[in-house]
Amino acid sequence: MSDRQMLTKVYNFLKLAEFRKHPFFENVRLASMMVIAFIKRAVFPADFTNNMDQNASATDEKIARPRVRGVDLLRDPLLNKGMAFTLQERQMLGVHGMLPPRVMDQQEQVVSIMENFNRWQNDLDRYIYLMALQDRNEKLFYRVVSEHTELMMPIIYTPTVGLACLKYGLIFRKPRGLYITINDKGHVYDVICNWPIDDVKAIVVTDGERILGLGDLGCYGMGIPVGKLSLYTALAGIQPHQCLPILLDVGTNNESLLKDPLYTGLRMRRDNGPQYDEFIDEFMDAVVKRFGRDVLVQFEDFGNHNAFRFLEKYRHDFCTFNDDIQGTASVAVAGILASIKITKKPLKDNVFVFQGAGEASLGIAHLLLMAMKAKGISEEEGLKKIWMVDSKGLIVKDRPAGGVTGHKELFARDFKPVSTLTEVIKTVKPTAIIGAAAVTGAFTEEILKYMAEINDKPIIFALSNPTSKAECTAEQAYTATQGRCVFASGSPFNAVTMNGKTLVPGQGNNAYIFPGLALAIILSDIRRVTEEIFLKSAEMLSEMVKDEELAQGRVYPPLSKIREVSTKLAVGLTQYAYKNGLALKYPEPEDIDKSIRAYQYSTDYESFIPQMYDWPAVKGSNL
Ligand SMILES: O=C([O-])CC(=O)C(=O)O
Ligand SMILES: [Mg+2]
Repeated sequence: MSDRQMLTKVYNFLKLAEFRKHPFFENVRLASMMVIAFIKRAVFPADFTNNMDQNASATDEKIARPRVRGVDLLRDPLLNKGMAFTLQERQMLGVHGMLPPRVMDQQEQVVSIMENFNRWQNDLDRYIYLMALQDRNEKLFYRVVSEHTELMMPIIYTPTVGLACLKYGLIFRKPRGLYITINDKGHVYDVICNWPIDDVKAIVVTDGERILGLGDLGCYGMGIPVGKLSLYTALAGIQPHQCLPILLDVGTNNESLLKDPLYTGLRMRRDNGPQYDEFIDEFMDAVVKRFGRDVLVQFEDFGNHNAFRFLEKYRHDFCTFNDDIQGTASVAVAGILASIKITKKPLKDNVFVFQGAGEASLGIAHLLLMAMKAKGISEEEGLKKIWMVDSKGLIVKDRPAGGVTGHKELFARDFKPVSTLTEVIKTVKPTAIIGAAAVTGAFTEEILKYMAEINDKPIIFALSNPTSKAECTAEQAYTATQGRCVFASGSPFNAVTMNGKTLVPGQGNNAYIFPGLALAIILSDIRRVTEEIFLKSAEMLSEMVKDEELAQGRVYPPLSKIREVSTKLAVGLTQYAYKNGLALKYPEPEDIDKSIRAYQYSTDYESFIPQMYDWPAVKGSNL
């Protein structure tokens, strides 16, 4: 052992000895402190002792300071560590004897969770199992989700979350989030005040009218804000206590729910009169009053009409965005930008047909137009490349019944009416077709084969969720196009092997955007979420796809990297926000990457053993 190692040992021993309560150490405490001071100042160069201290603190566990103890600790998912409480902690905190004797570390707990997870035979049971874990031990839940993201995302999020919403009453175990009903109108702030945590930074809210592609699920829609916010933490590391899922119950028009004896929401038809708007206004004011002007409100799965209206109404005065319009647009445009690297056809040479003209399609079309303009294509030229089909056929200027209104107007073409998607595609001869209207199987074999006939590498995006609503499956798309298409879907599909080549479909889901975006908004205090932010996000995401991934047909980074992608997106957006005067947090961090990573939620358990110390002996004091 070298002298230096020897002295390090003595140093560490004495440092520990300082805090020992044995009378021997009590007696030598002063002496040992003097020796420590001597070693520090006289023997070691300053940088060496500094390093030693730094290393010690880097490996030291973080110490939690719970205000609760005893059985309450085991019942609080933010604090509970289950069998990972050490023997000392169990005794100090009054839970000794209330846990099986064995002490496990977190990694052993993960193994046990995975064994249990794999025992379940279907995804809904796996969902219920994971939600129960989230309700009893949050750190362990996020550790499992972070370590097994590819396996867990389809369970806690799309598509299984859709199934869970359909059965939300039946699988209800423990409430999560806040339910505010139209009957609470006039008292919305009071209800929000019941939420026990002040430090809320992000809310995901739905009124349940259009849950994924499943339609009106009323109060059962709560699964969506819960799932989205789980990804805030799992993918972007946003602190879970800062997230609040909210369901606004204004009734439902879903007949089977109204008749369902187990339905857990208000048994009444949707209130869509003026009081509905007043209620949403009151809600927006109440969240700001309770949590501050900087609280982020993500609108999710509202009906078409309301989604657009509320976005326009609130985007200028609140920190808000609509994930189905803007988040989906951003991820789809990212996919298109990556696709044209595969097809080698510049954006200006592409023609897009949209199946559907709802939130997602119109959002994508608008952002696509912006992306074209950013590449020097005029609006007039850009509009000529976009064709939209809704339930009445091609959207044309002189449509007979009712004409074309609202956001569709911009995209109405000066063209003869064409009634079916197949006819439109045969007339327009697009390079890309994008489906987002929850019409299962809308991309028929005939359409897919035709796309392969007129294009070397057709772009096929079947974005509707969940899987059961997809316009076609990955396998159908690859088979009909002899593996030549660039395919992306909203819900996950497995890779397909054709002629010895593995084709990997991209998951064009807004999950690649909203967690990282929310992280940037929260940390740099962005108050107005502009359209440019979504274009910037799309560009950055498309740049994150590596050449070898493009070669496999991927237009998004692999799901296994989505956590790193979200962090990088947050870093890039934060830089962008500071540069463009959108970030209000002052001062700008010197190292944005470092400050974001320092904030992020850690799934490591904290120690509950306080660091003991003595008061210094004061001459003349008898304390
Ligand atoms: O939740 C998802 O998977 C994507 C989304 O926002 C939707 O389909 O409404
Ligand atoms: Mg949605």
